[in-house]
Amino acid sequence: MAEWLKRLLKRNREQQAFCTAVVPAAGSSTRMGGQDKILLTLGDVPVLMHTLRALDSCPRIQEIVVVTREDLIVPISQLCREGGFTKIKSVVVGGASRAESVLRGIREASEEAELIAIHDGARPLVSQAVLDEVIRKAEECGAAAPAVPVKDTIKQAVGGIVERTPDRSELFAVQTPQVFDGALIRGALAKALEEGAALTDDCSAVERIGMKVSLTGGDYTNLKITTPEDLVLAEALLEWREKL
Ligand SMILES: Nc1ccn([C@@H]2O[C@H](COP(=O)(O)OP(=O)(O)OP(=O)(O)O)[C@@H](O)[C@H]2O)c(=O)n1
Ligand SMILES: C[C@](O)(CO)[C@H](O)COP(=O)(O)O
Repeated sequence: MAEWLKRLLKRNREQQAFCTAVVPAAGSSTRMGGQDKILLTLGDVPVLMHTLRALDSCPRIQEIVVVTREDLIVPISQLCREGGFTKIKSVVVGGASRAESVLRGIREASEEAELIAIHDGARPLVSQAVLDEVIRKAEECGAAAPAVPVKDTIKQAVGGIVERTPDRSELFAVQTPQVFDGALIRGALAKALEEGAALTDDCSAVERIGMKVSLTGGDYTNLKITTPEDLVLAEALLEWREKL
């Protein structure tokens, strides 16, 4: 039986698992036109400041590892100091792909970390409810991710010609944090990278080795800042949330 599964079965239900949040923030913001999106202002602080505030104030998270590009180590470390956070363990240099950045972050986690919660630096509006539900689920079954049902009808097309229309009731847009048993995600990501797999999320690494991933409740407001209009939407959502 895999070590992580043995640990999961043995875990004392009364005791909460130690959870490290790994925050990949080492991308190049190509779809944003090359402006480092994690440093763009949302409300009155950078996007990454919102993300770290949400993670730092989550009682289920014990430590945070931020992964960024070498040329951003100085400004990101400064942002981490100025934010007055209490859980940031380190700021480390990422890799050429998101998966490489994540794996570098995981390798910085404390030995006692049982769970790893991987959350995009570019998802600033994650709620405490989303965080709490997905961490609980991963603690119970080893791998979980928040998702929302897709609202559009999705077409699969090749060369501009529709090949099929998948049944929408089975389609979900997956978000972060994606939360896993530490040994499970470390092994799965290392294997995927070794085999040259191109991953767009961390669950895919776990799916590739035949493990099940549970979906939990996501939130349409937990958007990822990807293209310029996402920042406009995030501003509006932030204002709306402050009025609630
Ligand atoms: N080599 C990489 C690539 C991405 N990321 C991070 O992964 C998250 C999600 O990735 P994405 O939105 O694709 O960010 P970018 O790679 O920056 O965007 P683009 O693909 O438009 O260049 C972001 O917080 C990004 O900083 C990372 O840490 N390391
Ligand atoms: C991990 C992710 O946020 C899940 O939605 C996303 O896939 C990562 O970014 P990308 O836009 O797919 O590169």
